[in-house]
Amino acid sequence: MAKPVQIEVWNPNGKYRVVSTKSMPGTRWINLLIQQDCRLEICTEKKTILSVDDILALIGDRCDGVIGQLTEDWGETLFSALSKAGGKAFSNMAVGYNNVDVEAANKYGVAVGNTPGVLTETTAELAASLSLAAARRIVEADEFMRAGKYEGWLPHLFVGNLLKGQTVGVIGAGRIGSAYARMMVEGFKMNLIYYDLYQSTRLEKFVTAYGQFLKANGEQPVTWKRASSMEEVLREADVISLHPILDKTTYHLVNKERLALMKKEAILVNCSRGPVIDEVALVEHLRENPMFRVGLDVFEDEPYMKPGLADMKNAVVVPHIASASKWTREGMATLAALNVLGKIKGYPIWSNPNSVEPFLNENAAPPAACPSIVNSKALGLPVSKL
Ligand SMILES: NC(=O)c1ccc[n+]([C@@H]2O[C@H](COP(=O)([O-])OP(=O)(O)OC[C@H]3O[C@@H](n4cnc5c(N)ncnc54)[C@H](O)[C@@H]3O)[C@@H](O)[C@H]2O)c1
Ligand SMILES: O=C(O)[C@H](O)CO
Repeated sequence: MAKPVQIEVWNPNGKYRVVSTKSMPGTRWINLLIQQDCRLEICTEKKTILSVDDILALIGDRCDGVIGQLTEDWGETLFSALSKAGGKAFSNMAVGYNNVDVEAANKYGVAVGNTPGVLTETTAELAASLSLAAARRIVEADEFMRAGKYEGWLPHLFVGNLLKGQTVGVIGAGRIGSAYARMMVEGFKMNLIYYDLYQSTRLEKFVTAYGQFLKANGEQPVTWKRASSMEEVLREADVISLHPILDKTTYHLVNKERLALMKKEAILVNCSRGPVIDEVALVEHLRENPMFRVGLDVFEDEPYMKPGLADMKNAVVVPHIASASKWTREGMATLAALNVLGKIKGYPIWSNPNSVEPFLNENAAPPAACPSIVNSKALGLPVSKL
């Protein structure tokens, strides 16, 4: 028997019971649920990561839908319990859903939502920040100042890398990877090389047009190249940022052999998922190549780092905060709540999950649709005509 967990209840007499495994930023998501006759229960347990047993206790005997987090293990046990409790919908408050066994959700007919689009720019901005922090050794220099070691300007003090004119490499040029590429190309006049399973025509057009603009103004034009292999990106780029989804094909995508292909002074940034890099191999590479730098937002065994990483001066590490801007986190909460609400109300699925702006307008009612359900096709759910 699962132990009870602490909750806060909104709209106790609501017809539909919705559970959120965490308190989430903003109040719009709460208001949208309670205005549509939901009783909302928000878990207030102090522990950061809830266990499967904790979530089973939250689901209980009757539950219409759950809003959950990327730290939770949503598999057979939870989907079977949710379905038994009458639940039709689960949404991650995240775009990535590698913590969810979608096959299990399909088996129990549970719709799985995610939150694309609203975090694209925020995440890309953090990847750009980590690129700059690593290139210009900002964390090392900050520690040096605070330690009272600064005795005056010196020609060799914290010399780093100039980005202008160098090549930025993007692996996984989807929403976030493309947004990051544009920031680095436009902001720092870097040339682009990218690798993705699909061609990113919009990104290519953007770099071409920007290159033409620079040329017309007497400046060196920027260029782009779609690499035919990931290795090509690793060999040629000066700064490489990882933005693929995490699945079987991207697990340890960057390993010992591939690290060895990179330039000795290259910068590697990861704002995707930790297991995309073999972190043990990375620590060894950082140790052997002091001019090689990394900026990491995610870790293989989150919340832990592999032994030795914390001691590396050539690593900038932050705790999975890439989507952490107020607007974005409130938007993620709204999209996750609307995924669950929409399914409970029997709404169709929004036709373009890359364009979720209509759901984020605080001054208007959201469309009567689920913003993004990743298994909508498998479940045969109807698509909205709005
Ligand atoms: N650190 C964070 O806080 C944070 C925030 C948002 C997203 N993310 C992660 O970023 C991921 C990407 O988000 P997105 O919105 O850009 O998704 P997206 O689906 O738009 O982009 C992912 C891209 O990866 C490509 N891809 C898939 N497998 C590949 C492979 N084997 N090799 C190369 N490319 C491959 C896809 O074709 C796609 O273009 C999410 O799945 C999530 O895990 C992390
Ligand atoms: O996948 C995601 O959305 C992130 O990791 C958290 O924003």
